[in-house]
Amino acid sequence: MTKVKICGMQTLEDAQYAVDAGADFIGFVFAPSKRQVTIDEAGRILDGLDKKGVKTVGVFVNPSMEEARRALEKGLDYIQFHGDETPGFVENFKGQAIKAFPSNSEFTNKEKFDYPAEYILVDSPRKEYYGGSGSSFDWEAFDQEGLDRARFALAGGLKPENIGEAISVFEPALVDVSSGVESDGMKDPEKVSRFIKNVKEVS
Ligand SMILES: O=C(O)c1ccccc1N[C@@H]1O[C@H](COP(=O)(O)O)[C@@H](O)[C@H]1O
Repeated sequence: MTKVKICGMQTLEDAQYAVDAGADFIGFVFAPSKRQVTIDEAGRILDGLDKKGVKTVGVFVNPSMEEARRALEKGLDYIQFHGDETPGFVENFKGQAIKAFPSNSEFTNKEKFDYPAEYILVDSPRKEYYGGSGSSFDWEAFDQEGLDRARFALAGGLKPENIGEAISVFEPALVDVSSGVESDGMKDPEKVSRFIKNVKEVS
């Protein structure tokens, strides 16, 4: 079954809602973004959260080793590396790493999947920020040769209306959404629930 990550948590209410609605992962964005929170803010949310076994993820773009380690010390389960981090850097977080690439990355799929990460995520091309654009990429044009579906995570412009098709095109292990479950820049409970329900229905 495809797992779901709801990203861009900014309040305890958002995080608890996503957990209760059946998310498998929730994410906090520590990189420059309209959803950026500090590691301490995420820590305070985690302190109040009834996790129910849901995995928590800190999203960084080119962090220092100290920053990424501090996020894990605050209780996050995974670090999502959304920048230009090297395999050697990611190796330091083995067992707790998600490595993201833009869909127009020059890396081959083999090079991506050689990264020592639990999931290899493909997102839309970078815009103002390194992620969270709310735009999808051309799924049909994306070369799927060499994708390891058991470790493949899909992101970029996913929403309740297109997640069924996205899963049928890629059969990913994980789907990751931020913008597509928001209204007026805030997480929208109805969209969060509908996104998760639609994933579970097709996978
Ligand atoms: O969500 C963000 O704002 C963000 C900012 C910088 C790096 C990563 C970010 N989030 C990740 O972006 C993708 C796609 O998001 P969207 O659904 O298109 O808005 C996803 O992997 C988020 O984890």
